[in-house]
Amino acid sequence: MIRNSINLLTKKLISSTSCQRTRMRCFSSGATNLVDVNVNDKTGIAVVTLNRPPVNSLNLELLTDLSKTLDELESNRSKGMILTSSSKTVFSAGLDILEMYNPEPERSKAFWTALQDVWLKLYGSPYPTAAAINGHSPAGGCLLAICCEYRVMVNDFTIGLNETRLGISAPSFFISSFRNVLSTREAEKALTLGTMFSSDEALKVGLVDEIATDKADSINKCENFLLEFKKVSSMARAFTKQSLRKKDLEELENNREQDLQLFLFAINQPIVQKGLGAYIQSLKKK
Ligand SMILES: CC/C=C\C/C=C\C/C=C\C/C=C/C(=O)SCCNC(=O)CCNC(=O)[C@H](O)C(C)(C)COP(=O)(O)OP(=O)(O)OC[C@H]1O[C@@H](n2cnc3c(N)ncnc32)[C@H](O)[C@@H]1OP(=O)(O)O
Repeated sequence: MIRNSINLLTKKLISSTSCQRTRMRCFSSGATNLVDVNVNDKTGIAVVTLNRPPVNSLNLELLTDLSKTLDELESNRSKGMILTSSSKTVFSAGLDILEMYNPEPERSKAFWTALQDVWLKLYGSPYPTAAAINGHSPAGGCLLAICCEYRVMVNDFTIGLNETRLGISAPSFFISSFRNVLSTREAEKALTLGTMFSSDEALKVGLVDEIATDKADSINKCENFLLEFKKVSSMARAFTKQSLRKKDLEELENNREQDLQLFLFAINQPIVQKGLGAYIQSLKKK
């Protein structure tokens, strides 16, 4: 018992010493630790790292961890969040296709509800948000990035909502957050074609705000954006952001059950299952 307490104390001391060195506070989001959080004590900005190898595909557990992290940031009155990934080549591969293939009813409900929760919390967060996109970012990965207010993308990767290429439609809250960033014309073209943009194309069309040379550069650029808000009242800032996004947020808030039922209906269609099965095989054959 005593030895356990000493071990615990030693672990705490070691972890607080390594965090002090970089003036960071570290906390993890919960039981499964698929999200790491480092808060810079000087700026109050949290770097939130998706950590579900190999490709950060968003399954129920990762979404649940991310959702808890967003709650913690809000209750700690975070000064800002930078979302990034622990992978060297993938920001997030989007929704975990295995959550939608041969779905188990209760789990698919929990999965979609967790995704709705994450979207509502991230898109509507009172604190400022930026995405350091340090790898490919298709579909649900792109969704996380476009929920943020600013995007910095490392060169040589791709981003976009490619759902139509999988034989499915992007859900309405994916579309509303895409339209918050792109013109309706550009959004319609990209969504119907399922376009994956290169970093340069994404910059040109306005899907990302800056290009970075590497992950450190992307985090630095996100931090510079977030630090601009030091000059602005956080209450006025949050109110303005939430007013601009209010219609989109209410649309999902008021139709969560309908959105869930539409998702369950869609993924249970034999033609969708066939398409998802073929897509999984094509990924495995690569
Ligand atoms: C209300 C709704 C109404 C109607 C619509 C209904 C349904 C619509 C619902 C939701 C919309 C869907 C949103 C999505 O996000 S779907 C996911 C789309 N994602 C993709 O298309 C990306 C696929 N992946 C890739 O292109 C590449 O993996 C990537 C470029 C990201 C990385 O390439 P890399 O060469 O580095 O890795 P791989 O060898 O390809 O992959 C490694 C490993 O990981 C597996 N993998 C990849 N992506 C996924 C994924 N999204 N889900 C699950 N698993 C994935 C891949 O198969 C490999 O596995 P293994 O061979 O076993 O190692």
